[in-house]
Amino acid sequence: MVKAYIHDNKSDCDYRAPHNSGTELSLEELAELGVIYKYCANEEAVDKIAEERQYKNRDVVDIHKGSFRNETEFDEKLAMFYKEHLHEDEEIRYCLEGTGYFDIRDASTPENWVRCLVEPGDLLILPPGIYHRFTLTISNHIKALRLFKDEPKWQAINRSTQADTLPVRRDYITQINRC
Ligand SMILES: CSCCC(=O)/C(O)=C/O
Ligand SMILES: [Fe+2]
Repeated sequence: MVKAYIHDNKSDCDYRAPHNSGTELSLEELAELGVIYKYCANEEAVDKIAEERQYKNRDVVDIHKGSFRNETEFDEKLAMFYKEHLHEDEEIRYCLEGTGYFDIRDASTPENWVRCLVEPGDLLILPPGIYHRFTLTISNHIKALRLFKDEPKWQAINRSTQADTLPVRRDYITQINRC
């Protein structure tokens, strides 16, 4: 079951530490940010969601030190995922093994990050245009399924004043302001 809470915004320790401020969020509060959580006991349950939402492709990312040629490449990959970004498509991620944090920018309280700890079986659906980032936990490993509507290409748009004006970003803000 996902665990969601406000990030403590401390930068004096590893961003893979929990950074739990103690203020938890419910699944309903996550939904108000446009984030949908589902528990899937197996990949058949994921296949059903993929079919319902007309996803055609997927890939598997297995992120741990051993899956990179050296520590520098590992650190660079983590830094890339940890850059605040959005996608022009919906982002569906399913945790197969290990753990990880998806941090969601709280558009209603822009200084807040909502940290979502995912474990095996947890599936998150992030809407297009939501600013977010990802990191491992201190266990330094996740194996995750990434669903893609069409071609399995990871295209992230890092946060910028230009990205703020993208139609997909404006549509997201309009969507959550209706909640
Ligand atoms: C654990 S999935 C790898 C991270 C990723 O694909 C993404 O877009 C994070 O926001
Ligand atoms: Fe992402």
